[in-house]
Amino acid sequence: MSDGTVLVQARQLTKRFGGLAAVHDVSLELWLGRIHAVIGPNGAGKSTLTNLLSGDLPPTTGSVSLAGTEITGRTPEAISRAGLGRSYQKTNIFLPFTVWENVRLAAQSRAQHPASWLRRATAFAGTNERAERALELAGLAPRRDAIAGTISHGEQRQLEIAMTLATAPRVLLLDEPLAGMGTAEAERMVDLLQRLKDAHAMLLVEHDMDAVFALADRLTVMVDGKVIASGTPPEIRHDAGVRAAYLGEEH
Ligand SMILES: Nc1ncnc2c1ncn2[C@@H]1O[C@H](COP(=O)(O)OP(=O)(O)OP(=O)(O)O)[C@@H](O)[C@H]1O
Repeated sequence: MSDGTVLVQARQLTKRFGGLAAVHDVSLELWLGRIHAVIGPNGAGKSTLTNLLSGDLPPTTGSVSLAGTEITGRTPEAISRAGLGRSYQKTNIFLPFTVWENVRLAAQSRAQHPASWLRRATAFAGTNERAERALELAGLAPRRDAIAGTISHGEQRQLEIAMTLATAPRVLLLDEPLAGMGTAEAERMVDLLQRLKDAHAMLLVEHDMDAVFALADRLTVMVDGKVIASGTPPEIRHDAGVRAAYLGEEH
């Protein structure tokens, strides 16, 4: 697989909750080696969109394909096995366990399943090797023996990403990875995401606009469930509709 490969294609996704269209007619593509950020004010539909891609919610209408294979309606577990990894806003970490034990458990959770061709070569490695690699990639190797409940908030977010990486995904859906971080922690996370970019297709939902504009190759702007603009960072920065609806004048 080379750079320029479309790994995820979402077509005309709509999700209704009763009378509310939380996501309305949204289409997007995630490319290997690129970060696609989705931004928008609270309630815009970003988390719902992520849930539609990961299989945590079924769409009302529309479809999602992963490397050309239709995955609409599959379970999150099946989609994860097919190579799509997701981190959640709420942490999945077992706080009394060490950093290493958490990553190892995440690696093990996928160990029983047949690997799909889409997953990274490391998916074929043993559980320990995958966990080691994920720990290393996430920059947490020096903290492997620390109890997860005692590490900093930023390190817990890194751990969350290490746990996602331990499943050896090709696609990463990251829901607010910088939430609650101080400046130094946020900078570390931006560096980490930059390092992960080449080997993954990445969807980034994030409120930190400095990080978004530093990282994203492409942005989709949502308001009230609808896409109001989609384009490169300079295009979005200069879009009058986006400035009026969301960004303000600082970008
Ligand atoms: N399970 C649900 N049932 C009913 N309404 C929901 C459900 N999940 C989300 N919504 C509504 O859908 C809309 C979009 O919510 P969503 O959480 O996707 O927005 P968001 O852009 O992720 O917001 P935030 O930035 O605050 O996380 C909101 O009006 C929300 O109240």
